[in-house]
Amino acid sequence: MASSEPVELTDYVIVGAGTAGCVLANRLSADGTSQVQLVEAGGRDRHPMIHIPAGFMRLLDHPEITWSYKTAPGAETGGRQILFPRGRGLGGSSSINGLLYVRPLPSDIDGWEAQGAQGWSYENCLPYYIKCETWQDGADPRRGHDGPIKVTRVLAPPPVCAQVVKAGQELGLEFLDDPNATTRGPSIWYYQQTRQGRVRSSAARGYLWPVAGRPNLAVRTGLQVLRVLIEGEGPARRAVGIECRHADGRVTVIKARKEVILSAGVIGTPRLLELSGVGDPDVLDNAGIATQVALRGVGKNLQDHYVTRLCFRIKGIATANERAHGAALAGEVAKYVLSGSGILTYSAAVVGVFASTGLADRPDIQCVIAPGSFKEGRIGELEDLPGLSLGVWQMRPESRGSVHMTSKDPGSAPVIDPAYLSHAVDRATVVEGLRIGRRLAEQPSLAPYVVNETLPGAQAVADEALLKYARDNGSTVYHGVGTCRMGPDASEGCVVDSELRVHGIQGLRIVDGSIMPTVTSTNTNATVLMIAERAADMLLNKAPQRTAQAHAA
Ligand SMILES: Cc1cc2nc3c(=O)[nH]c(=O)nc-3n(C[C@H](O)[C@H](O)[C@H](O)COP(=O)(O)OP(=O)(O)OC[C@H]3O[C@@H](n4cnc5c(N)ncnc54)[C@H](O)[C@@H]3O)c2cc1C
Repeated sequence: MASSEPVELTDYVIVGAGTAGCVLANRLSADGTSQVQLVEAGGRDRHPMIHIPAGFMRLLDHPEITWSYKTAPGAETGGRQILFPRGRGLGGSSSINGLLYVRPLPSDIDGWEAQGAQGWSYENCLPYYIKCETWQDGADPRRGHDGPIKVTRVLAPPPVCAQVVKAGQELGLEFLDDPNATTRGPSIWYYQQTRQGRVRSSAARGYLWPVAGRPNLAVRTGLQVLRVLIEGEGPARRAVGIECRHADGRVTVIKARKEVILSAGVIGTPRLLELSGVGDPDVLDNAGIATQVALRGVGKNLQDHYVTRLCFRIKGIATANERAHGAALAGEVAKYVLSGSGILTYSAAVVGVFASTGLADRPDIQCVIAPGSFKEGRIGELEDLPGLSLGVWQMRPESRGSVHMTSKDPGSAPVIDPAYLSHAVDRATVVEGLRIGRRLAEQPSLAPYVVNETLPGAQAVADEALLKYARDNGSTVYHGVGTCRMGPDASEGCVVDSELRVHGIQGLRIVDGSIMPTVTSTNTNATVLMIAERAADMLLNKAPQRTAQAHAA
């Protein structure tokens, strides 16, 4: 640290104003006794497309609102570099995500505890899922009714969605009215959204906006953290603050009397640890970074859901495609502005499925079904003619990847290698999942509306053909987690303990998606909210919440 750098002092420094960082900033500053600084590399969440639910499709490669990451060329995915968006700015990825709100299977969280994350059973975590949400239907004791994140049903889905649901039932799937309130087997249901009326209910809107005026909370944007400052040796080693850079190049040090908390996300957190000399010495050597603390698990264990989409041409029933162009789109814009309804309130998908391929003891395929079809089968521009897309992804992939720095330049991007489809079970599951998706489209309630399967097309029948399609066209469904996993033993690759303290460094915690030992079977945002709510209680030394208390909180 150069002696000329200005030094600021606070109690808690939180790095990253994403899903987890916003929760922490709110909770840690609530009683007014601690000074809290929330430090975010990106800007304020002013872009209108952040707030319009369907706008997320326009932000996936936005140069300022995302980090513009791509994966390394994938050995099992046609050598492609796949766009790997991460939110940048207030709300982080919760400001650019697909708004789908899905709790995990209880067995996912129980599995964390079984792997050594003491106290992280689903029963212990349920009160925190409840605490963070306000579910539009109220009342149900398994759901929250006064939390900061608003969870709602999709407004008036196009008629084709009802046919999809009927087709799912014909396929033997159970219809669930509220998939977030029940234990789920093979089933079909409507997705719920993190939406407040016409706008996105991001972590920033829910947790940060209402408390922006607290005198003990400073929200700093445009400030990229370069490294964590660590002092002392051996067991006395302690994180004392951070060094960060303003957009104009000025460098500031912020020291923390209490703790430094990393909430920089699945890529940002391991990146920052490695830049600070915390990680696998071989990786650090390779990047020209001197090792301060050897912690071999940093950046390993990257897990993500890999989605492959079937697309269908539809006739005789309305889909979103026809309403997304020209005069019809102008009408949808007017409808949105005047009544807060229409296709601009839709997000990544409308109908969801949990299905079993038979290759696992629980449902192992989730489907994301959208009443529209995308050009080339990837999220982005909708086709002109009526269409339907059905994405399938394996819920608990075996493939494990990594994210590592290869340079000590804080401005350089890490190498992100999710190792998609590197495990044989993952490849077999995707192939069977595509077949399940096809069978759904063949059911009596849907088949009369299906003209044909446009992607991959009827000619793709054999395992090899389906797998090739998945390899050449699949992409992330944006659920990267696990790169600083929680568990008791650093020598086994764990980075944080069950209280989310970094092994071997005092005063340093990680609170974000990177701590998940294994990816949830479902979309990850609800679980990151839960992690942060629970971590806040740990940081404040509060007794863990029970379900009834969560309702009273
Ligand atoms: C495009 C997309 C779609 C998704 N769709 C869904 C969905 O529909 N449903 C769902 O459940 N989940 C979805 N997810 C996943 C979900 O949003 C994430 O799991 C969750 O938001 C992760 O929260 P986090 O706190 O771990 O990290 P993030 O929310 O990513 O926050 C990390 C923050 O840290 C900041 N940061 C990083 N490095 C630094 C640094 N050096 N200095 C300062 N700040 C830094 C970042 O700018 C960012 O604001 C989606 C994600 C994406 C990207």
